[in-house]
Amino acid sequence: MTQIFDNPADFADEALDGFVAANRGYVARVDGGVVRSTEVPAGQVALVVGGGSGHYPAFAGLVGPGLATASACGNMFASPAAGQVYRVAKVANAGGGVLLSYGNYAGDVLHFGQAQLRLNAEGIETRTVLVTDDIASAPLDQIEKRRGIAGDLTVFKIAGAAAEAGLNLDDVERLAIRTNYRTRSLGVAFDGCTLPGAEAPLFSVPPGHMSLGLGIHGEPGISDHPMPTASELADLLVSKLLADKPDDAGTRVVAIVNGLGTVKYDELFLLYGKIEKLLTAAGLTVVEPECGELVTSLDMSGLSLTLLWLDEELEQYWAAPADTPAFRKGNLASRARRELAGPEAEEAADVERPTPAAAALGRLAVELLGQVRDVVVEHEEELGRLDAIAGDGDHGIGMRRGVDAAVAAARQAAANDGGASVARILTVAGEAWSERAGGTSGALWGSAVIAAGLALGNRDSYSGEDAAAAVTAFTDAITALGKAEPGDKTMVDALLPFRDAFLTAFDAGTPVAASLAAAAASATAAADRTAELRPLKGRARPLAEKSLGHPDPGAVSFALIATRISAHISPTGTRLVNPEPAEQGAQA
Ligand SMILES: Nc1ncnc2c1ncn2[C@@H]1O[C@H](COP(=O)(O)OP(=O)(O)O)[C@@H](O)[C@H]1O
Ligand SMILES: O=C(COP(=O)(O)O)[C@@H](O)CO
Repeated sequence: MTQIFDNPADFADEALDGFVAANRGYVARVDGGVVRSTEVPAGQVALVVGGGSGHYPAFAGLVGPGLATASACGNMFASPAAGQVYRVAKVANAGGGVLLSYGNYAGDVLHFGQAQLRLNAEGIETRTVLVTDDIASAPLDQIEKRRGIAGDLTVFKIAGAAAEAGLNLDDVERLAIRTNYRTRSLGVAFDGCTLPGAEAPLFSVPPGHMSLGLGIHGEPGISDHPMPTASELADLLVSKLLADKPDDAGTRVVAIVNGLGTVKYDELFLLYGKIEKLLTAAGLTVVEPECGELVTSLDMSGLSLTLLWLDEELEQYWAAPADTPAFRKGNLASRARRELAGPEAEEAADVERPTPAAAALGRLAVELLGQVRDVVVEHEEELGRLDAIAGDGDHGIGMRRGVDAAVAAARQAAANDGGASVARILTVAGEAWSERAGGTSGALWGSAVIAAGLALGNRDSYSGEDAAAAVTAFTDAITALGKAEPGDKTMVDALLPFRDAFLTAFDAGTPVAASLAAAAASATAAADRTAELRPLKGRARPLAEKSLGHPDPGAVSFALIATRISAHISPTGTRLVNPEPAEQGAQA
């Protein structure tokens, strides 16, 4: 149970503040995460790592000379937002380019990916290496689909050491890729973990059993097994990892026994001893192993074994010194403290002159966002429970965080003299949604809300055609960014039927409000049908069997929101296309 907090919603931020206070010689707080507080030699490649909070020492604890330059820190088990990654990387950049490295999770991929585009567009050369070490999450021939667990450490360590040695971005990237392809991990859990403020763990393991192939965000394991002895456990982990070794494996390996939260060090050491004997018996030489808590999952009772198959070059960088709050190796000359520039002032937004029609539609957008928040709050727990079946249980929390921020930002924009256009209202709302929620749904909802706003623009009048364009833009933003196909078991399986039903009804001459009602009904039925699907995208993919029989949480939340918006609009449907006070445009 995670029990030390004032307000669960502030847990990640306050924990990070305290971590920085306790480690000022290593790290400084910046908007979005932490960076080294010591000098970074000019021209050195900046290794920017990151992910959700709740995994300490990943990721902030691994910032320091010889390892990461900075870490973007998201909320509990939710990726940092694109803006956070961008701001952290800007501060970390020392003129040698940026390597972004993080575990392969949909939310991280979306947000870090957007930050990379922005950094490159500004002339800061930025590359990405995903960590995909978890052998339980996909077969070897689909290694790129595997998720990242304790193998984060080997990839970050070798990339960080290469950057410290002055290698250029091409070489640091090359070594990080090679390390990832030669790293394999497998984890087991004896009990689940509990998000701060939650009453129950995200999953539990039947008494006397162990769950094999767990995730590090409270995703349950792939299968449950009777609790083995330590020797049997060592044998299981070693044999499964050896069966998955790379083609050009060699005989020298790094072994990492990683505690996930509540397994005692004595137990980890006991297991490590047995693992090392098995590796030696298999003809392998274990090089500079690690045994301790390196990538955790709150208070999860569990552990993992990681093997990195070394070659000469990787061994050199694995053995190189590093000095971070949580990982120290060898000796590094001490570094001077550096003065960090404060965050760059945001450029003042252009002052817009909203048309009366766009301002009236903007007011309606604020009202509708309030409705969206209400329905998310009403269903927050249910969405969390649904997400915990095969995911990380944070869908309700994430949606709530996003929509709360969106409503606040929209209200603030609308409070300007003369109000704000619907384009501006939805743009600030979408930005705030993505920034505050992080995670997969934060990125997708944020960009979709912005896209709908841009489609509506700041016009003199609005017609039903504009509503249809907004529905299309909202849908296209999600499919373009998330790249999910129908049948992948994502929110797209409710979104596409929604769009199609809306456009079919509208094109046949049905008024906007009634088209919306038909679309919401179609989304609800489609969300229910996702229970029959196996997830092919997102967090739930490795746990396809567990997900069968339960609808996709993102599809369900989308359908709930569509239904609420439609119900709110129906009685006043004309306001959609004929907003007061401008009595112009087509009738709904
Ligand atoms: N590539 C994708 N495209 C569209 N929706 C997706 C995609 N991947 C996941 N999702 C949706 O995101 C939902 C989970 O959202 P959230 O809990 O925020 O994500 P995370 O898994 O990052 O914690 C899933 O139920 C699914 O509907
Ligand atoms: O939680 C993490 C990211 O997951 P998403 O939910 O996909 O945002 C992070 O801890 C893994 O690095």
